[in-house]
Amino acid sequence: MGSTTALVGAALLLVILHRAYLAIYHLYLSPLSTFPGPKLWAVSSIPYHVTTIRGNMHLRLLEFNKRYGTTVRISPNHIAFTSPQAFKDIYAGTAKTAFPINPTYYNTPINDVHSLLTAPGDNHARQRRHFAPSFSKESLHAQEPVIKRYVDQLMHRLSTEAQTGPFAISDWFNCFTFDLTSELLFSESFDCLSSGRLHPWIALLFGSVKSWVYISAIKCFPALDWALMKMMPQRLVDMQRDHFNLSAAKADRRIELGEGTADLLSPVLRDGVGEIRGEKKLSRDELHSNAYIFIVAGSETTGTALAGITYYLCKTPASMTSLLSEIRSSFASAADITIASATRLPYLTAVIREGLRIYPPFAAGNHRVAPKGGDWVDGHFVPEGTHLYAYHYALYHSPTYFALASEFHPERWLGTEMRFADDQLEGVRPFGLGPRMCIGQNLAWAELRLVLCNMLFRFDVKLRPECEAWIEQDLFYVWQKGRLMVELSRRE
Ligand code: HEM
Repeated sequence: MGSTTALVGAALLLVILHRAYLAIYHLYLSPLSTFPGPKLWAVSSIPYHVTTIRGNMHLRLLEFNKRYGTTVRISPNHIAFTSPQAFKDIYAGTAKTAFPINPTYYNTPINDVHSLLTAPGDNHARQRRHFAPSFSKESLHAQEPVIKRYVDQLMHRLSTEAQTGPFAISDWFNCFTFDLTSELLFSESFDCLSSGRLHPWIALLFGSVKSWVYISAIKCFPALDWALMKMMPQRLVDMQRDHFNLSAAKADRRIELGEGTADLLSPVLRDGVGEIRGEKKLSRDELHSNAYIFIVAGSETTGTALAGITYYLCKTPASMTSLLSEIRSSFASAADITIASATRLPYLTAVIREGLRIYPPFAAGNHRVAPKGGDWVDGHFVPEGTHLYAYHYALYHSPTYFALASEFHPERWLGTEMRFADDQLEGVRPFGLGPRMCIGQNLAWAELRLVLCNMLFRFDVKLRPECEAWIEQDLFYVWQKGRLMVELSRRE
């Protein structure tokens, strides 16, 4: 008995000594010890994970930036950067020179086959070559009639809802983006706009967002990985599987339709889909993985941007007035609104840019890892293997780079006001930068322009008082946004 107690005591002492050594190492000896940041966060990754799981990393980072500057150590092996130069150094360049993605934070789809979003290096470049023609300007132009059909359906819905009083416009924006993304890719809709309710798949998706953060946190503790995954509620595991299966089934039905159907997947299917992957063909499994990613990445983001921009316009009457005047004086009828004609409206473009700055749909950082031999980021040498990111929200809200950073001013993009002359606008990259930058950004711009133009051509929009503070949201990779309630009145 005595010897067992002594053994347990010795083991405990060893653990304590080891933890003490690690703390001293991280604080004073590690190559990252010269980076500023809170001491507790430098010795353990737990504060970082707890903050992320609570959904307020974006706010903590703003505080840290005030206290420590634009480069902050937020974990023993993780640096957060908040400067335009860091964005360029980390993400820009070619597939060979940009920093590689950090697999720890990207959850591989449940079939264990990489999608565009999670694939490393050459695999990513190969998949990107397959998908690039689908998202070119020409391809988008060919799909304009489909996009307009869904915009019209959305307008019809808004018109009906407007007659019955206040309603959640954010729900309808989501219906629109999910229906359209699915139609453009798979030639079949989710039928949310026609049925008048969010497809259960989408409702479940919004319910499972928090689990993505949880899984990423678990993956950072490889020793406990297996046990922690076992503790994950079965409901979340089932949800993930159902999500994946539904999008895979959509992809299978689309493959059956063949290449004759002209949608965004036609260029990909022209080469055929192989059972194994190859330079010339994507495999069926790869198409399954990408189907899921495209639906989520293409729909949630644009729906969020529409809601955010509508909110800020309602909260900023001067901007709303300028935009209404531009749109209503530019078109004799809604039929004149096209992607090309809407692209010619400078104030609308400024409103969208400002909306994506102040409320970026992807607001956190895109995780990367320092390459072999290490590299320089914004004047700091970062050793090989260091986890790092440049954080969208903290950069875009930094008074160092933007005058009146937390206020909505489309004028900063027009170059007409001296007070915004020093703004670092080239630092605003809501679609990312470099070889992994958003493949769907042309489509997103077209959707944002057409919906905002059509909506404000037809309706006056008023925010409901209960949504005055709608913007105060938690962030779990994507914003945990509440329903945005508005009143719409049809223009005479
Ligand atoms: C306002 C709307 C959107 C925003 C703000 C946005 C933002 C982003 C960002 C920041 C990335 C880079 C991720 C990284 O560097 O790791 C990205 C990648 C991606 N986006 Fe978007 N996105 C939007 C709309 C869309 C649309 C409409 C689609 C397609 C239908 C789409 C599909 C994708 C895909 C597939 C990737 C991965 C690209 C790759 O790794 O090569 N996104 N998006």
